[in-house]
Amino acid sequence: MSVDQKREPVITARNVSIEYEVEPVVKAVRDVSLTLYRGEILGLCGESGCGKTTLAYGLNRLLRPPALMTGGEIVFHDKSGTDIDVRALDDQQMRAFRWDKVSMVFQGAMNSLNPVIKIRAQLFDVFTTHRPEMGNEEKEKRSRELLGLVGVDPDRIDSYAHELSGGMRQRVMIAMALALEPQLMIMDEPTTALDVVVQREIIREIMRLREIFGFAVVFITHDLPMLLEISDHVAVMLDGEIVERGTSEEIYTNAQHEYTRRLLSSFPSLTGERGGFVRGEEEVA
Ligand SMILES: Nc1ncnc2c1ncn2[C@@H]1O[C@H](COP(=O)(O)OP(=O)(O)OP(=O)(O)O)[C@@H](O)[C@H]1O
Repeated sequence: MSVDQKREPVITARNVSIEYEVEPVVKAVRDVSLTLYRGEILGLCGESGCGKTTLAYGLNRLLRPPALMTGGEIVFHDKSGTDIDVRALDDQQMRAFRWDKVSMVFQGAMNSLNPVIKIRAQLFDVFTTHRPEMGNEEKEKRSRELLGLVGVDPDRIDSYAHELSGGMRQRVMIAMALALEPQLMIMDEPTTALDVVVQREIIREIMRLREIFGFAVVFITHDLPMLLEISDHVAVMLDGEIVERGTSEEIYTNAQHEYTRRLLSSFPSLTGERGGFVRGEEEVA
C-alpha cells in the first residue's frame, strides 16, 4: 500500500450522533467525527456499552429503531471519484451500496448462514443480487476462489453450513463480505466466538487479504493487545465519544487520555515485564 493511497479518504463521518429512542433516551454516539483512509485499519476500542457497535452500524446505515441517527453526515468517497452521501441513499440504493462498497462481518455472522442450504447457493446469492449479469460458470469460479482465499477447501462449496465448524462458517462469511471487493469492511468482534488459535488464523488471513485487495477496515474488539497489533490507527471511545485517536504506537507508548491509560493498564500483557510493543509484520504474518 503506497503512502499516497493511504492519504486518500474512503469514508468521512462528521459530527455523527446516534440515540436509542427509549425512555430515558440513550445517547449512544455523541458528535463523533472520523476519517478513514484507503487501505487503513482503524481499531475502535472502549469498554462495553461505549457505543462502538452503534457507530459501526451507523457508518453502514444498518441501524434499526429504536436507534436513530439524530445528526451528522457520512460521506463515502468512492474510488470512481464520486462522493456518496450515505444518509441520503434510498432503500434500493442502500442495498446496492452495502456489500458492494462497504461490507460487514459481525460476531454472530456465521449464524446467519442458512444451515440447510449449500454454501454454493449462499455464495451465488450474493452475485445473483449484485452482479446479475454473471453466469453460473463464473459464479462457481469466483466462489471457489473466495473460499480458497479465506482458507476453506473450495470443495466445501458442496457442504451445508451445518456441516462446517464455527471457524469455517465465519470464514465463509468473510468470503461473502469480500465477494464484491468492497472498499471498506467493518468487522465487529469477527472472531470473538471462536477459540484463540482459530481467531489468530482468521486475523492473519484478514491482514493478508487486506494487503492483496487494499480495502480499509474498521475493526472492533475487546482484545486491546490484538487491536494495537493489527491497527494503523486506534480510536478510543468513552461514553459515546471518541476521546483519543492516534497511531497504534502513539496510543501504546504515549496515551494522552487518562481513560486510555486505564484501559491499557487493564491488560497485564501490555504493561507487565514481558509486555512489549508487538506490532509488526513478522508478528502478524
Ligand atoms: N436496542 C437498544 N435499545 C436501547 N439502548 C441500546 C440498544 N442497543 C444498545 N443500546 C445502548 O447503547 C449504548 C451503546 O451500545 P453499543 O452496543 O453500541 O456499545 P458497544 O461499545 O458496542 O458495547 P459492546 O462492546 O458490549 O458490544 C449502550 O449504553 C447500550 O446499552
